[in-house]
Amino acid sequence: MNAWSAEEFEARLRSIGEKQYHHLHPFNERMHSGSLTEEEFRGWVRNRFYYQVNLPVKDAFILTKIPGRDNRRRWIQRIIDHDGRTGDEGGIEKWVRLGEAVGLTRQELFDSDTVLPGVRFAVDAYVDFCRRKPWLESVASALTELFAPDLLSRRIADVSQHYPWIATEGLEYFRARLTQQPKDIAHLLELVIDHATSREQQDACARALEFKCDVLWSLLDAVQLAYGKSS
Ligand SMILES: O=C(O)c1cc(C(=O)O)c2c(n1)C(=O)C(=O)c1cc(C(=O)O)[nH]c1-2
Repeated sequence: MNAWSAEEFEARLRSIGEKQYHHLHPFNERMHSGSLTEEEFRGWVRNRFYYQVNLPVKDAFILTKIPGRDNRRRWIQRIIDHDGRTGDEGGIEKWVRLGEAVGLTRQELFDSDTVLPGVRFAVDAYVDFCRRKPWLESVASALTELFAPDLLSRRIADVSQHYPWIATEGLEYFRARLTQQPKDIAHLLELVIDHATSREQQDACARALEFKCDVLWSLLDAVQLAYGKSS
């Protein structure tokens, strides 16, 4: 089968997000409409934290495989963005502040025994995918980030409006991601579009993106089942 042109391939990747990204999940829609209870919001923050702490772990697996020094220099910044370094608090610390803003303690967030089984299963599957798969597919699985900026902007606006009990400093994680994410997205697209040149590679990248949409969707399924109201 013929390979897609770069434009067709990118359009195909974007259409996957339009249909399968977690912005469409009922739990997310309820977050935006303001109908989550405090317990539901806390449940989401607590369980998403397990995803957050594992992002630099999966990025470290990819770092061992990604070709070339220039790519490694760019990729390593993703780990720093989350883990931080001296004098530069990273994303994980910012998420701890979101946790504190919704009434969770640092200890509760880091207690891996209280992560929901479905969340653990989904996040561990994502880390394992990035450990096992060829670098191109591992990188492609991060392409959900293409769809995150719109969602993050809406989340900042809607959470500020509907959940006034959450202190605005708690949303700093999302504001910081809006500034960091464009460089990640540019690098991801460059790697995937330039290197997936055969139809087989393009299909494998599209499947990796679908798999990642499933990870994020399953995370919200688990949170909804455990904390959600039946509505
Ligand atoms: O809040 C969100 O909806 C959301 C989604 C995603 C995503 O689509 O995977 C990421 C993030 N946030 C995020 O903050 C982040 O740092 C991030 C890294 C990655 C990744 O797979 O490498 N996804 C995401």
